Amino acid sequence: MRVGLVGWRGMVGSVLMQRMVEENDFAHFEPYYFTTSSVGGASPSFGGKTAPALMDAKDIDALKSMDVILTCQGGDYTGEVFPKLRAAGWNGYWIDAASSLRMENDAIIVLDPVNLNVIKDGLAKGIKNYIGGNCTNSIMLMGMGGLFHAGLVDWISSMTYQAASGGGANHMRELLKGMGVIHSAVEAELATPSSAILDIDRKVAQCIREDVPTEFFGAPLAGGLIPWIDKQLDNGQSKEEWKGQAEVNKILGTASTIPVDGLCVRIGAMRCHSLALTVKLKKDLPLSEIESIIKSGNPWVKWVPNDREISVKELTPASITGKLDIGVGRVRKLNMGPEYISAFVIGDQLLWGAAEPLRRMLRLLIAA
Ligand SMILES: NC(=O)C1=CN([C@@H]2O[C@H](COP(=O)(O)OP(=O)(O)OC[C@H]3O[C@@H](n4cnc5c(N)ncnc54)[C@H](OP(=O)(O)O)[C@@H]3O)[C@@H](O)[C@H]2O)C=CC1
Ligand SMILES: N[C@@H](CC(=O)OP(=O)(O)O)C(=O)O
Repeated sequence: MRVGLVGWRGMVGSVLMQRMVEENDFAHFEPYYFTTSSVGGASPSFGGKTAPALMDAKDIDALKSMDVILTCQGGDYTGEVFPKLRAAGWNGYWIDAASSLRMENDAIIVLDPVNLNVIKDGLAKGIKNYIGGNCTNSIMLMGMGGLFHAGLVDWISSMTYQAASGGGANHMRELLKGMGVIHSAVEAELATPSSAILDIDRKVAQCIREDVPTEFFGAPLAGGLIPWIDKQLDNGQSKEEWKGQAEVNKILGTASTIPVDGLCVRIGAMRCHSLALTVKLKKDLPLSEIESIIKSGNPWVKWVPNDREISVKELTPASITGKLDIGVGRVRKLNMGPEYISAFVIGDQLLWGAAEPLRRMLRLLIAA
């Protein structure tokens, strides 16, 4: 199988390559590397496999010779190249990290531990476009998949805490620069234990307002948060919030829409997205049963008992970053009634949120 890799050196693409090496994926296909910037340069040799020189990611004839194209290059690239490639008669499989094609009728959103049945159905029907889901939705479904599969979710409200990496590499850098600027503003006072905390606080507040860089986020993130992610829609939702219900229902292939809504907030974490969920169950179940249903969702669910000491240690970005674990904890009954539960779900948004579902989709195609 000839697989064209586009966007392999970007942030999502690099995580994808790393995972593909770890899982020995390169032993199962012939890689061809494409670029928008260094045509003719030397290709990498991930997995110890050599490949021809870098090919032009906009050359439709070169792309047409691939059985599969896997792209992490971004939505602009997809918008420009994909229609031309299909118009030229290419009938291969297109696997994509970008959101552009997700809601198209001839595309499946891939998250196989949750929707393998939907993916297999799509393959059997001859669907050729397989798109990674929005990171927040994929992480939520990896955590709550057991409850959805058991048909227990009446509705779900999700309040998110999304990491800087969701914006891209420059956004991660901006967060770190902002942290440094704040620290520098009060470095001398911090070194003096007797300095007044309210003086430090005043300097920090001024620094956040005036000096923390905002070029990429549009507002200071270090030392704060930003209560809006992505575009504004006419109904008052952000585009990120709109994706919740639209994508979750498409991923699950629901016959009738399960309401999903809430607010999406950017926080100063590096690459772990978290969600504080309110779930209305269809019936009152004992917590022990809810626990075993959630755990049964998939092998990556890392159940964290609703205990202070364990939660602050294990249900955090510090604990989850760089791992495939999806932390699920803070599960308890809410005052609203016995069918209402809370849950806190956390995952690395570059792994299950971006690269991993694409990698696994390629393996499914190879195995088919
Ligand atoms: N960031 C995220 O969390 C998520 C992103 N996605 C989607 O994935 C796509 C790609 O995102 P992301 O990986 O963040 O994008 P990046 O900006 O990191 O990479 C995209 C491309 O930029 C080019 N590039 C230019 N300069 C550099 C550089 N210094 N280092 C590396 N690459 C460079 C590369 O193309 P070339 O080699 O051709 O020059 C690369 O493939 C987007 O569509 C996004 O929506 C999906 C889920 C989550
Ligand atoms: N919008 C997400 C990241 C992302 O790329 O999402 P999508 O793949 O739906 O465009 C975030 O900022 O956290």
